[in-house]
Amino acid sequence: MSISVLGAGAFGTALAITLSNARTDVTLWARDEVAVKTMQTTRMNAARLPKARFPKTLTVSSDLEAACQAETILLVIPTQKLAAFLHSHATLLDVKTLVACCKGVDLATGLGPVQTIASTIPSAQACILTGPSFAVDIAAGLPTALTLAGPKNCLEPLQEMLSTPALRLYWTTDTVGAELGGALKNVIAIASGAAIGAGFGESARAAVMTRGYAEIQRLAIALGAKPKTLAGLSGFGDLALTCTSARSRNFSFGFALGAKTEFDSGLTVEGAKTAEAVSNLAKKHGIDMPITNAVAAILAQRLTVSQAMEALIARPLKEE
Ligand SMILES: NC(=O)C1=CN([C@@H]2O[C@H](COP(=O)(O)OP(=O)(O)OC[C@H]3O[C@@H](n4cnc5c(N)ncnc54)[C@H](OP(=O)(O)O)[C@@H]3O)[C@@H](O)[C@H]2O)C=CC1
Ligand SMILES: O=C(CO)COP(=O)(O)O
Repeated sequence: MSISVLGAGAFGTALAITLSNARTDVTLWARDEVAVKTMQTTRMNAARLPKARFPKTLTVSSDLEAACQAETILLVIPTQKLAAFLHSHATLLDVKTLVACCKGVDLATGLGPVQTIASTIPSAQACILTGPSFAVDIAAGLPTALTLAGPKNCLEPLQEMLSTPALRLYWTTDTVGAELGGALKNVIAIASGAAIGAGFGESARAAVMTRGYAEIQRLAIALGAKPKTLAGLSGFGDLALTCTSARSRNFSFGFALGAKTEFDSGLTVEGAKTAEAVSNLAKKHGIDMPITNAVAAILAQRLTVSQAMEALIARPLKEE
């Protein structure tokens, strides 16, 4: 049962490294032939994950057809690019076990990664691997625990296959909860970063995280998620990591908005497009999501960070 990791960004590279430390049949695929040749020669991905060395057993390839011969395929490209990628390569990905390793809601369709796979390639077993983990930690072999969600029949073999001595996977059949927890926490991480960047303080950040978790629960449960999943690694766990670490790109992006400093526009910040997508979803389903709406309004330049915080704090008083 071989594994291919499609997408050699920071996270795809980290997953490929840790998996190929434990097994010999892992391929890391990237679309850029020049980048692949460089990785094959240097045995590292200096552009996306500097310092992490590739195990000898890891195959790096730009041949998508060959990579898609694997039974299990990890999709590690940004959420907003996933649907087009699946459409373009549907015949290669037919009938496979496809594990989304991205976090977000597609702005065009309002679908999370599992739903995007299911709607594009219905013959595939659509799963998601998500939870609190920085690529650098995974590549360094530091202890990490993640949630694997998907159809019951494929979960146990997949859990076995993707767990390593440092990477502990828990399974759930609640794909809705797992994909929404991972997507929505990024928006709250932007808000947390903005609160810290603007100088509102640690207490304000704790309020944003907690009330952010309340609105994540409101939307996700309305869409079918289980509260237990949201309280687990893919929800609360990842919210805690991302809202409190300057290593998070979503947090740092929010920090730059709050502090009015520059941010590298080439970095993947999933929460930015997801804020707008989730704000649209919340409106459609009649769910109150004031923090997500505030992030979407800041990004659309309808509000400043200070105006957003003033509006949030002045909302009508109510029961918790
Ligand atoms: N970094 C992390 O610590 C973690 C990231 N994640 C999630 O993983 C996902 C990917 O993030 P990450 O790896 O960090 O992002 P990066 O920005 O490091 O890399 C993105 C990768 O996706 C590739 N890519 C983009 N568009 C396409 C496309 N249309 N076809 C093929 N490949 C494409 C890029 O290729 P190219 O270089 O050619 O542009 C690049 O290799 C995100 O959803 C993120 O939330 C989850 C947990 C941890
Ligand atoms: O999802 C992550 C941690 O679990 C990575 O966070 P960022 O995408 O914000 O860097």
